[in-house]
Amino acid sequence: MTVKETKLQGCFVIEPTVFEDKRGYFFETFNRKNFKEATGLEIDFVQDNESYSTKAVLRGLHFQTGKYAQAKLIRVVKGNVLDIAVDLRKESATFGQCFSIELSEKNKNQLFIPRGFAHGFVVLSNTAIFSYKCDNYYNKASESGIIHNDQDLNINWKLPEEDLIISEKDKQLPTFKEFCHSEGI
Ligand SMILES: Cc1cn([C@H]2C[C@H](O)[C@@H](COP(=O)(O)OP(=O)(O)O[C@H]3O[C@@H](C)C(=O)[C@@H](O)[C@H]3O)O2)c(=O)[nH]c1=O
Repeated sequence: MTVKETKLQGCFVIEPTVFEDKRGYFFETFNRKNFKEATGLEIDFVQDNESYSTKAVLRGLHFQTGKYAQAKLIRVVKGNVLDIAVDLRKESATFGQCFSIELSEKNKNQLFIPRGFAHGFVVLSNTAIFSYKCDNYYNKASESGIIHNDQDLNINWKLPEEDLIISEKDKQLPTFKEFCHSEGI
């Protein structure tokens, strides 16, 4: 397993060691001890999620607020997605900056996103199965987010805006400026 910290402190890209033989492949999708050794973080994951989406589905940018904030360990089981993490930690030197990475069935890369980030992804392949661990439970009342096409964040989603398939809930998300205002930033 290779672990590299991104330009956003505490946000890591993990390349697992994949064992291939005539039967197929094997790899560890999470190993608490190795993860701690490589990142210095002891994360207590409590919920695993999976979603299936078709091409151009965009989910995000999401986060849960306050004591319900979630760190996430993300991977793609089938297909290819562009995954985005946005640093919303007020005190961070990289506040407001984004990190993007393609996660796929083929590269098997994982992204660890700490608490205090917004997260979203768009599906680049015909279909995708997306899987992630969270270190805090889902809490509907704490759901929040930022609109995917925010002018300040200016994220390149790699697909034409008019092709994107987005939930009605996500279309109503506030802008980054509105988020900053609500946080007194
Ligand atoms: C996220 C979540 C949703 N749900 C329910 C609520 C709703 O009825 C249905 C679909 O929820 P959503 O539309 O919010 O699903 P989705 O848009 O896939 O939400 C996810 O997006 C990505 C980008 C993330 O980062 C995740 O943390 C999560 O917010 O599933 C749960 O029961 N538990 C959960 O943990």
